[in-house]
Amino acid sequence: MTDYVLEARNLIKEFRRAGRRIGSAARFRAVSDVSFGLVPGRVTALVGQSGSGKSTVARLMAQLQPITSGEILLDGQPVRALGGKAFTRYCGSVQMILQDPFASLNPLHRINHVLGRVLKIHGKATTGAEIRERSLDLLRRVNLEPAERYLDRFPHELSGGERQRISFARALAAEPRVLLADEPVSMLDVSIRKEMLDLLDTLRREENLAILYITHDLGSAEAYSDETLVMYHGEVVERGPSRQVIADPQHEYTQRLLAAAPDPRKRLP
Ligand SMILES: Nc1ncnc2c1ncn2[C@@H]1O[C@H](COP(=O)(O)OP(=O)(O)OP(=O)(O)O)[C@@H](O)[C@H]1O
Repeated sequence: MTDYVLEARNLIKEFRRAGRRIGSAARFRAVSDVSFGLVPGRVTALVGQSGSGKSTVARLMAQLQPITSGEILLDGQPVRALGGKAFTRYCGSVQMILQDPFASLNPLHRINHVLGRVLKIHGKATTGAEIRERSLDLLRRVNLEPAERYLDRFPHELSGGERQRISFARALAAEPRVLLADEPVSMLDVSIRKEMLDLLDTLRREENLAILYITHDLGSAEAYSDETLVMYHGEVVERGPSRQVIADPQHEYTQRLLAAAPDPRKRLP
């Protein structure tokens, strides 16, 4: 038995190359034999350059795309929940936070609708009063205070940082055990990135969340994660305790990534 709440086993994802016929030569392998597990209360960082396959891994683990081969296990049980009620149930345990807080919130819906919808779908609150109380509590948990002021706002009335806090609150509304955070701060102003990563760290501790933290940045991986996996051309080429991977990278690609970051200990994503 492992402590993994969510596990990827030998994940492979292939895409068809546009304009080519189906056949081995026409297929492009974006994720190649990737295995790892997420543990409650711990952060696993997935780092690598653009196009290395990080987001594809997150989408596969979120059940947003079918895998070509391999397995995803939730609490040790294989899952294939690409739609319907099984997918809704899965989202109750595994939530995703995307990079772009502008695109991930529907501009037509006020914040009370955004949070209320998730609370209702996952059976966390039913009456109007319950939904309001729970929504206020979620807003406070992501440090949006006074919470009452945010309920009636539309996304365009909020700053980028506030919108990303709403994305965090929406993810928490389902009371998940796993957060898949795909570059959650890279589109935010540099001045608030640390604040947002600190918030993610607090949520990890308080909610005992298992977090996959996808980033380009080795400095924040070192500061905010327990384990780091380095992806290159779809493969995990190096993994280990984050401090060790950054202090003493073994793979030539990790060494190049580090060399490209002027001072990873001082930089944030
Ligand atoms: N739906 C798709 N159809 C075809 N190719 C895809 C699809 N999604 C991703 N790819 C390709 O798979 C590779 C990995 O993409 P992915 O988005 O996972 O990389 P990434 O490491 O997350 O990059 P970034 O940091 O820029 O988001 C890329 O070459 C991309 O073009």
